[in-house]
Amino acid sequence: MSFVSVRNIWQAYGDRSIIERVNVEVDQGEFISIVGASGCGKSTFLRLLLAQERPTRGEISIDGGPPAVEPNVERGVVFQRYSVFPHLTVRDNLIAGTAFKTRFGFLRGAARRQAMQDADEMLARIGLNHVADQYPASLSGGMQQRLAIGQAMTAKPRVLLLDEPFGALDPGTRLQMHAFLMELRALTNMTVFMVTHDLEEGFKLGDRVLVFDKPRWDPHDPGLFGATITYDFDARNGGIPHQIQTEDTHVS
Ligand SMILES: Nc1ncnc2c1ncn2[C@@H]1O[C@H](COP(=O)(O)OP(=O)(O)OP(=O)(O)O)[C@@H](O)[C@H]1O
Repeated sequence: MSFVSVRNIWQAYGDRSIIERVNVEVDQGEFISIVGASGCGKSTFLRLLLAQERPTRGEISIDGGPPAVEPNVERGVVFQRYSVFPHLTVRDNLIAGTAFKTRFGFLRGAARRQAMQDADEMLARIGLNHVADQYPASLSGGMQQRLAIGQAMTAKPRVLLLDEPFGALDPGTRLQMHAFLMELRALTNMTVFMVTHDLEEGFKLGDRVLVFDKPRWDPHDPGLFGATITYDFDARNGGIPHQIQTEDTHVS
């Protein structure tokens, strides 16, 4: 059985269908890039994986069970911006990543000492030990995103969800972040879902690239049909296209 199994997911808000008939099986350790037109439901799909929302129809399982509703226990998440706590120092942001794992969200005694040690190891890994006592506002965009990824990873999630994590960065910093993310991945067996608007980035980092699109489209009622996965590219072998959704049901 696949590590992440998404079976016939539909999501609608009111009478607006956002995604429909989404099926995908993902192995542990796979890196899945997600691309698609703006507003086609990519972030909605991530929220469903994160169990922030329940699908209108269909089922998701992670390691054989439904996704847990507590944050950060099994899934870390990084958004394009605002993923870190501005009122905490860099080190305390990483400790907060571990504290999420506890029932009440805070640590004391030996657990806190262990969390501080883990935070210092992560600071070294993400190259931020020299700014451990600074606040996020004093860091560059690339450093803030490294911190956000480090924070999501201190909880040792088995699934990492990245929603356009490098979208706000300049091209040079973006390349550095690619190298950083690939290094981190080589050290863990995390399963990653990353939404990106950058196809090149999707193919470079992903083992697979999923394309979300609307195969059914009613020009008189654009909200009638939702998007689904129309392509599942194997990016490991040069991206040979494998079209899984072929029907052309444009309504005129
Ligand atoms: N909670 C909600 N209630 C109502 N509509 C919503 C809600 N969340 C998202 N939507 C709508 O669902 C659609 C899909 O949004 P979503 O953010 O998932 O798209 P996206 O593909 O990630 O877009 P982008 O690439 O621009 O970030 C949008 O039209 C959005 O307005």
